[in-house]
Amino acid sequence: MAEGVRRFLGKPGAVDLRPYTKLLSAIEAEEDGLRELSDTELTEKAIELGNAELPYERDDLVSLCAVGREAARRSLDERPFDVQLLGVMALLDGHVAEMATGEGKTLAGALAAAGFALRGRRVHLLSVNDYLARRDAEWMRPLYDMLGVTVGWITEDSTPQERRAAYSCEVTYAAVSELGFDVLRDRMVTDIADRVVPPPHVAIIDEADSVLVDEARVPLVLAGAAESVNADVEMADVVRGLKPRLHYEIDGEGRNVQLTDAGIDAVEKALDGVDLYSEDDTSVLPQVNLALHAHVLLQRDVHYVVRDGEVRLINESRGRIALLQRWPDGLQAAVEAKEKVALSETGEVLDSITVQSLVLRYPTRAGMTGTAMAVAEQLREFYELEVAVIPSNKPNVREDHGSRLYATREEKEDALIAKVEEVHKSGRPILIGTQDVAESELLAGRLRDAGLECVVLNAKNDADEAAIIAEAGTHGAITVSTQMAGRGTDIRLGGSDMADRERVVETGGLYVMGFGRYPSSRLDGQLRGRAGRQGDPGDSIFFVSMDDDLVVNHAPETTGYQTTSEGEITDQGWLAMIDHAQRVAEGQLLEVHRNTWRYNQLIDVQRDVVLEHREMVLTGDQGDRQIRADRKKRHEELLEELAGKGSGAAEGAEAEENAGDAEGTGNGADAGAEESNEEKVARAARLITLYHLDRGWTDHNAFLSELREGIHLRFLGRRDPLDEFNRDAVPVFKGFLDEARARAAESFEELEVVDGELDVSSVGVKRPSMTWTYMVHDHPFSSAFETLVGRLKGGRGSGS
Ligand SMILES: Nc1ncnc2c1ncn2[C@@H]1O[C@H](COP(=O)(O)OP(=O)(O)OP(=O)(O)O)[C@@H](O)[C@H]1O
Repeated sequence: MAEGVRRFLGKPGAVDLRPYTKLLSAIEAEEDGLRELSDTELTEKAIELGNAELPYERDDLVSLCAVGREAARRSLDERPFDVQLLGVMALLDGHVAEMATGEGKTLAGALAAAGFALRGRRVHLLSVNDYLARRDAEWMRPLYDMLGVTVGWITEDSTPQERRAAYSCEVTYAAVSELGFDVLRDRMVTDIADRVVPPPHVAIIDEADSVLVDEARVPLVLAGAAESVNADVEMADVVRGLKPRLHYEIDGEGRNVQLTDAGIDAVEKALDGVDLYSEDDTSVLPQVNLALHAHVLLQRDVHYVVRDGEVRLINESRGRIALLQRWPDGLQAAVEAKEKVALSETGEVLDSITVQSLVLRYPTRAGMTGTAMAVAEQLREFYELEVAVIPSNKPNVREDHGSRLYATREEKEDALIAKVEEVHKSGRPILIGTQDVAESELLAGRLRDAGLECVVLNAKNDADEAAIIAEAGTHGAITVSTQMAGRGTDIRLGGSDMADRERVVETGGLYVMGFGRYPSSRLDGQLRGRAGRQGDPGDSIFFVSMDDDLVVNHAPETTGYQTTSEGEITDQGWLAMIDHAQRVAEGQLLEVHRNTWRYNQLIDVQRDVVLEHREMVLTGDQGDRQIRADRKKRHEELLEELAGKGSGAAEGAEAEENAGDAEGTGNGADAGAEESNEEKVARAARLITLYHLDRGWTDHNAFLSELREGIHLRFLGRRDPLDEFNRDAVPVFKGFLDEARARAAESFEELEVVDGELDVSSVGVKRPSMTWTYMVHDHPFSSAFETLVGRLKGGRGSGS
């Protein structure tokens, strides 16, 4: 079979593209007719497609694609390629469309979104960051307008009103974290009118592998103001004086650190003879461990940067500053103490949601990315998504060279610099991908020393990354970038305006060089994919050394090789070992994902129970009915007092007539002037009930995370930690709703009428004075812990 034909059938293990391919000629056949229509007629034609249910029947699907193509041609001056329409059809069927970099996923996603929207579904197009959400929505707006579909976007800066307006559009673009935070905040409202996110229909996820696999286990957290954690500057000083190997040992993968006996003695001495293992005071050892973890395992410029006097985490999966991320509080404070910066505000976790749970709320899910096949199994296992491999519009002519392996890091660096020198001579643009920020800086320094001017794109200047990466294809440019910084921005040959394109094409196009292989072949693929866009010429190569973390941590053997005089290892067996090490690393990440998922499943089930009940209280009279049943007498008394007939606290009863202004109840929204006394009591009952449900859930959350972190101690007893977790978490939750109800009843009993109003704050019903959101990068704790779990469950040893 000719390669060209095979390209349109789909890959083994992926969605069969033939049903879509068959429609292409019919779509094209409609084109001439549609060109005759006026813009208004075209819009009408699109709207007519809304007169039926999903899924699209064959003829309607053909019309949708044809109308969409014509609308894109007119509004964006881009006529969607056949392959983009295949992508649209795959998305409409709820698949993940694998489309290479620069193939025009933005347009394909928009057409699919419009297709869903025309059939009455609300679509959330989820991006990886605010910049892309806004850019894509504005870029596609003319297309949506022509198809009669409304579009909006939100970013971190959007006000609640703006969010509500954006979500009320048929298609809404948002960063996945922003959506998650809105969902979390909505769960805490005490008035329906304060909610911003409508019920979920369709999610189309851009960069689907990053979001659904790499970030799936990152919890998004809503926190409320609480007491601050003690800064442990003293502890930081103590561990700073400890010596590796003598006082502490790091496990093979650099994920855990432990004091040796000598270390324990040294710490006890430094802390004036305290007994770290005293049964009376168990608080010191965890603090020492946190300080040690912060000191030894978390490295500045690798795991975090210090900027503007603040510790900011680096998102390891994207190598960018993770603006809203922080570690679990104790560790955050320990790192801040280590770096001697002011302690950041701390709070208690009100609720959290993982990206995975967030996405699974949507009955219809679809996604697009350049690298999906490599995670096809995970997409199926965790999201019930299939991958459709969409062929590229023009064949990919990029040359992917085999990795070059060196004995030491220095030799690898020398080889890379030599290669850069050689390639740069012709003015050919070069993009170098590094593992982390520190490496970018070091490498940039070496390049500059060698007289090779370069631009560094890393977590320290992410604000400008889109603009910088857009110029990475300029003649003579050398760009050093951490992993996928600047993802989502096109690298056009000859610069963003392509003015110099021909000259750059002649040099051979963009040359991508990886300074070390990533922990997954998919991430390697993402870097390679920056070159060879839309049939452009390009090359890619990776430089690896036996000192690289990937090799040290995951290769079965690291000695016994032979090298050339330049320190290169050319034996194919050793090169194959690198692939093996990468597969081991991938396996471990999968195990981590699976374990986090198992834990979260139980928490999600419990949360759903609470949320379902909360919904009934919020939108119905559940709270009032329960309290009426539990505290009938007090209920009647309060009504009487409000009516001015009671005694005691009813001095302000004359205010009864104009008691409508409900200030002080913490829920003035729509109280309105006509609120009856019955309604006032019902509202107080609702607020009190909601408060105790939320309070209870916050406490239960804290209990669960302590349980989870503490359980690894019991792992020593050789029991299955997950069973242990379930065994403890299930009974504690059993009485949850009854307990919240009982507490609500107690608070209600104490409720009094003050100045003719029911003052719920006097019975302790207070919402947090402020809330904020962040993403917990759970790598430091959970991974170490999850690795233990992984080893126990799967018998997976370190690096084997
Ligand atoms: N049908 C088309 N005709 C002409 N140009 C197109 C077409 N579709 C997309 N493009 C252009 O191709 C470029 C790449 O599009 P887009 O950024 O959507 O790619 P992508 O697949 O999202 O890439 P990345 O993987 O980098 O995010 C854009 O400049 C866009 O304007």
